[in-house]
Amino acid sequence: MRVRNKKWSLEYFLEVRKEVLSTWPTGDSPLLDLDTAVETLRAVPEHKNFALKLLKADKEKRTYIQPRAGVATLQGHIELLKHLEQAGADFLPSTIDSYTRHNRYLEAQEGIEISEKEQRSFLNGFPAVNHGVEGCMEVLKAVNVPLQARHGTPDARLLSEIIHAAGWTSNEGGGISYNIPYAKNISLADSIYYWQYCDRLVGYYEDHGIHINREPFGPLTGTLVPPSIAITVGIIESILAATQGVKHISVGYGQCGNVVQDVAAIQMLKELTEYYLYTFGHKNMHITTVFHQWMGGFPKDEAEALGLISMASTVASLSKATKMITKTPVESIGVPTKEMNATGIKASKFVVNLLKDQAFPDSQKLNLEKEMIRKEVTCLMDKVIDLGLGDVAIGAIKAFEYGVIDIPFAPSKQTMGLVLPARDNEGCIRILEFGHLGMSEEVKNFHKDKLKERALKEDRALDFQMTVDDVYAVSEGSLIGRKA
Ligand SMILES: CC[C@H]1O[C@@H](n2cnc3c(N)ncnc32)[C@H](O)[C@@H]1O
Repeated sequence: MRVRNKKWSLEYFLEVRKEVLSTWPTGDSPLLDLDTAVETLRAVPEHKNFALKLLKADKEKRTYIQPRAGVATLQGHIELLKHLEQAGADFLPSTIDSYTRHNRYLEAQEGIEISEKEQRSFLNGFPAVNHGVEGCMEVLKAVNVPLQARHGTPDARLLSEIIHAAGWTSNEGGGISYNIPYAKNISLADSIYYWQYCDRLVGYYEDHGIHINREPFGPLTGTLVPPSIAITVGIIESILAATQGVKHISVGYGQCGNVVQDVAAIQMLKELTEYYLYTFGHKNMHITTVFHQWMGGFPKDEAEALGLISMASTVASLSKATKMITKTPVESIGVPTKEMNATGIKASKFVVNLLKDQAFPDSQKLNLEKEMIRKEVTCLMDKVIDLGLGDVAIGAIKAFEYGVIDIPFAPSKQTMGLVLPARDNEGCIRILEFGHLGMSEEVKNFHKDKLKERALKEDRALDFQMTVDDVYAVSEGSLIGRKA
């Protein structure tokens, strides 16, 4: 598949759409007629439009809360979401099940049937394609806050069609962020193409006055991902989305743990995304930020998990991230009950409310981290632009092929996996092994010096064991996996 960072013509989009809607019977609904879908979306009240509520949050300079949540049956899912709205969620998800994420709608159907029979969820999420537009409409009608599909789907074309036609005004994902961390061997050309379709659909709705939010998946593998790599992927996906007509984008970031570095990352995420969108000719974009509470291994103990959730909430709020994605005290176990999910929301909301009038102060350290992120993102984006001769779709595909962009601990064969992160003496994520990552010598020396400081302090070698120790550290109660 040859992809270009070029806006799809309406004719081409409508041609491909016929094939997309034929891939499962629920794609055959009259509610998927585009004029009908536009009217459905136009009828969504402002307080239930994701993009508009995010603009409100951004103006208030405070952090809104959103959990992840999804179960198999329609009634079970509605009951779950109403409970979480009661608990204080400002936005609601529908976390989509793994079968649907891999377009295995037959197994998703079987999962629904057994869940109905046994009265408990046999799926790890909400199978929106099988429930169809009508089912997704019922979910939206049952709640009073905006709804978003959260998943990990390389080919989310039918899923996106169905949730938007039901009035859901946000969709998470992207051609890189929903491929590399979620699939074994799907080509980036394919997944970027599929997500150009999803974004072109949003562009169609924007052309008809409907505002829909798109959210690249910031955390990627959620395992010690260097902030500049995560931010660069978010910028590339934002440019690709804007090309197709998307106007409202929330760029995400997974908490790394050192407070100064995390605040720097959130601030640079917005600044650099806006900068690159502007240089690529996309003016009047609405960019907001999303802070994901710790995405790595969680402590088993529920009280300790709640401590981690509260600490993450502190950092998110002080960073002024527009939205924060919450975790639950049973993160280390699995899909939470509605009660456990509500606990995570309430603890998070309590902290964010306490801190809403405060912001993280400027400091030399903060500015150093911001400048390092700027330098690193600039290195990577320069490479992507060069490799693609100005086309970031082509440039991104080549950058991954050559390892110039590389994401640690990814299941996908489409990334080289040579980059090794480790924490420095203050817990900032640095890069131990660069592989072919497109960073300057200055950046490499900075990271090496920072890691040497820690190695010296712990009297240990600068090696892979640091990475391993840091992967497990948080779940064992410390940020840095210090040598015993
Ligand atoms: C991105 C991965 C994260 O999504 C969360 N998650 C996945 N499926 C569900 C689910 N069905 N309900 C609640 N949380 C969920 C869980 O915290 C996991 O670590």
